Amino acid sequence: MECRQSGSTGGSTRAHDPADARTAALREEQDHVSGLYARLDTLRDRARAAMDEAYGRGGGGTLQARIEREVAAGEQAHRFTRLSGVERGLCFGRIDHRGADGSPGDTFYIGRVGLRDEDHEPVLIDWRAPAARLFYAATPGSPGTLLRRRHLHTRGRTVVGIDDEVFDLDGLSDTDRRTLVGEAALLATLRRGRTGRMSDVVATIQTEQDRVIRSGLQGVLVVQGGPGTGKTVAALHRAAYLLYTHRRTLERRGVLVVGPNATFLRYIGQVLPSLGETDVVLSTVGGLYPGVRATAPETPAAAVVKGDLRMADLVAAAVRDRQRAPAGDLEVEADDMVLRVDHATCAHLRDRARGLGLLPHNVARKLFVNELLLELARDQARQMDRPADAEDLEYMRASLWAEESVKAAVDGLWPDLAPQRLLSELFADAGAVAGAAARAGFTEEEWKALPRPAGHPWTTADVPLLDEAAELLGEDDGRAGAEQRAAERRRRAEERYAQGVLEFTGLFEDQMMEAPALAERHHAPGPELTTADRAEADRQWAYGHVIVDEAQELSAMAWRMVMRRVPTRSLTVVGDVAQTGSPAGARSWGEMLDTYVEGRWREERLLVNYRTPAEIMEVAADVLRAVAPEQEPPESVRGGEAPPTAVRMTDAELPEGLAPLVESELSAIGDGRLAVLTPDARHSGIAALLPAAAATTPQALDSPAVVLTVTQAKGLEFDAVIVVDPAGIIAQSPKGGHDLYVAVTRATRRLTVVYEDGLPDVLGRLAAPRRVAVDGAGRVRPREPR
Ligand SMILES: Nc1ncnc2c1ncn2[C@@H]1O[C@H](COP(=O)(O)OP(=O)(O)OP(=O)(O)O)[C@@H](O)[C@H]1O
Repeated sequence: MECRQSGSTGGSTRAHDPADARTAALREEQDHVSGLYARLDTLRDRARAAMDEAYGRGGGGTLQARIEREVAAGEQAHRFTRLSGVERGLCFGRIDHRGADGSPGDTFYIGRVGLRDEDHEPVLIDWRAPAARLFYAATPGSPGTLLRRRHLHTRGRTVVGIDDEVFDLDGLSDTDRRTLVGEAALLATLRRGRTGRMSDVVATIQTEQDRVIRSGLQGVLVVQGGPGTGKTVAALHRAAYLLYTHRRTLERRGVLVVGPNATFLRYIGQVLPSLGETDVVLSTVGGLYPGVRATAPETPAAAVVKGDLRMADLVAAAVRDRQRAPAGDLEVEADDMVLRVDHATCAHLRDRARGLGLLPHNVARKLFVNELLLELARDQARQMDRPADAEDLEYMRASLWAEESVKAAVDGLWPDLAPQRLLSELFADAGAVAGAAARAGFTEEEWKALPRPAGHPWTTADVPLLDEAAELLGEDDGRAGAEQRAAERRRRAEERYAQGVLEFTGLFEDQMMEAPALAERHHAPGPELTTADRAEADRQWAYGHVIVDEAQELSAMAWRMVMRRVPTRSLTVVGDVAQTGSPAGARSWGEMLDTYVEGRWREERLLVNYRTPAEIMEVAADVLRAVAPEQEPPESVRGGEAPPTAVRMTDAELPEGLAPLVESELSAIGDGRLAVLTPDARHSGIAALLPAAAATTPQALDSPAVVLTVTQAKGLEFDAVIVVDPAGIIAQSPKGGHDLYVAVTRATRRLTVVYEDGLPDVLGRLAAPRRVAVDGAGRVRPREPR
């Protein structure tokens, strides 16, 4: 059996009054927690002293001495940083095991980091370690060897509360049994006001989430779940878990987290650092091509076409179109002569260069250029009427290449192309688009969405196309790129050397330091580059693991780009196909993933909604039934909030009416955050009515109220949400109904819908709002707690 209790129990106390027992238990836990903090202070002081000592020894000595010193200092610095990051909520749990004969067995305390005492005995278990597993995985039906799981609530270094789940009453002492009262740590956490930044949930991870977090590194794991089921938070804890468990692999190759937009990245940005992990690259799809910032909006029609896998053929066709033979013979003026190469020879040279083992365009160009110059040199020799041996021809070829007219003629036939140039010139030329699109199998109706004026800024949908072009063209990012690659090669060589030193000195076996870190520290001529820095700057970086959040939004072309970043196919794909807003996004996971890992991806489903109260989820479920009847809405864990409401306001009334509505909602939520969600086309108009909430940067999440489009609000949550013009949201795209589903599931406490002409049918329930029955703790109905 399982029973919950709040307050405290104390195994050793003799108290009979529950209040006394609670006080005694709190005191007991406080003593333990104070001991842990004292240990933390000691270890931190030691790390700091050791670091100072290592750096204080000066820069002299042999290379080996310097390396050893760097190893020691680096290790201590890392340790010091890690120990400093776990001050808040150092210890948050305790598990009591049953002993072999049924009597109380071992007790372990669970925390953000593992600590050992002076005798090397563990006094605090890292939440990611196998010994902590039951803290998250035990359920009443399957408690393993646990008698009890206890959550410790701390403020600063003080224990302010205890929350127990007891799995085996018989195994507990009399005192333990008498003091059972219940309050779930989870519900307390969920009731807190939002801050505009996601927090870690390490103390209250649920069993179904724990399965996601601790799933193996290999292969593709899909985490499908409705809004608020903790997909994002579980995926981020998974990143921390994988880095802990597979540190050797992942620290070198890095972990990439892909999110839907910059606001979202800021929203989740503090979770990993709070778990002690900083070496993770966070990026949007639009940010995955180094040097390009995709900012411009895309029309739905163009987004659909650009996201289609046939675009790979279109880009390939566009590259081939830039490998030309002249219409007639090639004629070039150089050295006061008109040099000539006939059409058939030019076409032959082009076909040969194309056919050479599918070399990228810019690499094959070198061959084409050399051969064409040779033909020009031969013609020059012929016209000068002088026999030329190989050496002469070589000389003539080099001097021809110095002629601007020759360069221009060659560029006209086979230009040196950067991806940006290829695509911007392509899209600015409707004829070129038509030709390439026809060969890729697009209809006119489809490709008509692509042409646009020269100089148009990049969109997110362009980025996978740039990546595709970069693959086909070969690296051509000029001197900076070449230098970067040379630096990377140097770094690898240094790493190999450092590995040798570590093995030689025995430090490698002690696992005191990894070769890459040593190589970096030893070299370090300027600011040190972390794995994350290097990975972010390198388009061809192969990550050790990639997590894609809101993955339903990625187009097939975006998947093609992401898959290039992770050749080992070690991925966590997190999303909800019922929330797909992008017209180029996924309708099913197989549709996107089978191309790369057919039948080899595994799926975990999250079914409990931790965000949206039941009153609001009822409304959302109506919307879901209309847009994706095959999908089940997640079950809300919480209720008892104000029923959602609908307010009629004409466009003429909005300027007068919206600001007071925002004010009254803000006062209803106290310190929390509010969002006004609008159709794309009405965003700037509504933002103009609410200047204090109109900021468009990701920092806007810091202010009490913010106006966002539904796309911008993807993945975010707010205490109160005002959805303006639901009919406009539905009508804005073929996926408008899905957008409305996203919009109404962003609120943690209060939802108001502002409409002009009649509520859309799917929101009919708002006409007769009702309360949902909840128990005393705010739970919707009794359910298995884990
Ligand atoms: N185990 C947990 N303990 C405490 N809070 C939790 C837990 N799981 C989820 N939450 C909270 O529930 C909220 C929703 O989580 P999250 O944003 O990860 O959901 P999601 O499934 O990604 O939602 P969406 O699909 O709408 O983006 C967050 O505030 C998160 O902190």
